[in-house]
Amino acid sequence: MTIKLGVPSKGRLMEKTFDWFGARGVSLTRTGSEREYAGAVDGIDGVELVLLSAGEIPRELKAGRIHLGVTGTDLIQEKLGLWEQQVEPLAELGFGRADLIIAVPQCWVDVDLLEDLDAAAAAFRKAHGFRLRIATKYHRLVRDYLRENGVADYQLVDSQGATEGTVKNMTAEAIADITSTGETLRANHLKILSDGPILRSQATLFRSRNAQMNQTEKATLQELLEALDLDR
Ligand SMILES: Nc1ncnc2c1ncn2[C@@H]1O[C@H](COP(=O)(O)OP(=O)(O)OP(=O)(O)O)[C@@H](O)[C@H]1O
Ligand SMILES: O=P(O)(O)OC[C@H]1O[C@H](OP(=O)(O)OP(=O)(O)O)[C@H](O)[C@@H]1O
Repeated sequence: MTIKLGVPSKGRLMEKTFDWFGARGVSLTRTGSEREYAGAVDGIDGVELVLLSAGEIPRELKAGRIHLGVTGTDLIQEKLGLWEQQVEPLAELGFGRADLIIAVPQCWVDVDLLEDLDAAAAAFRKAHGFRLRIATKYHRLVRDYLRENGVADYQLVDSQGATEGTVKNMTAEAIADITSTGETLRANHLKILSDGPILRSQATLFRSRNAQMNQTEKATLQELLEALDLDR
């Protein structure tokens, strides 16, 4: 009978998540060999550490298989429809900051704003006989954003990584992806539309609204939130 805390199992989010909890007196550690996905929580009894891919944490929170989870707001909003009904954000952790943006080739001098992209997309369809392609892994967020802003003449093509390379490889004309320093965009001769980002994301601690708990587990969760200074 434990409270399950889901934390990214590797990469940029894992170490900073460990630091964030450690600074609040809750020590998270990886146990076993370097490659074994096993971990422990010291400081509070009855809390189990579950190491997971950042991209899978939204699904596990929704299913109620973990009670708490750390992942990016972008992944929560992309992967969960009506996300606010499934999870509650408890704390923004101040790292893993990135903006979801739309970018086009730097040489498209007439395209600076979304309305320019709309015009370019219509012209593109006329000229080429198919819709302008936007490569992304953020299908839900990009579709919703473009619909809200009246852009319709495009198609999304799926890209699960190295998305900035799709324009050079001629599998897309534009991209929608996360950027942090902007270096990957610059290196691939892309520029961001000036309207502002689709979403500003950062690593966030979420609570599942669907995880079942008995009285002991409720008390453990309360104790953990108090230790993290998040009790209310
Ligand atoms: N360059 C970046 N700087 C800071 N945060 C980033 C950057 N790129 C992605 N992120 C954020 O890190 C989180 C995890 O990103 P990503 O989807 O790349 O997962 P990952 O680290 O590859 O892990 P996995 O593939 O195991 O899910 C996301 O919330 C994303 O917004
Ligand atoms: O603005 P920057 O600081 O250059 O960072 C942005 C890059 O970081 C992420 O890629 P990641 O490293 O996760 O690799 P991926 O392409 O496999 O997603 C993101 O998808 C961008 O490609």
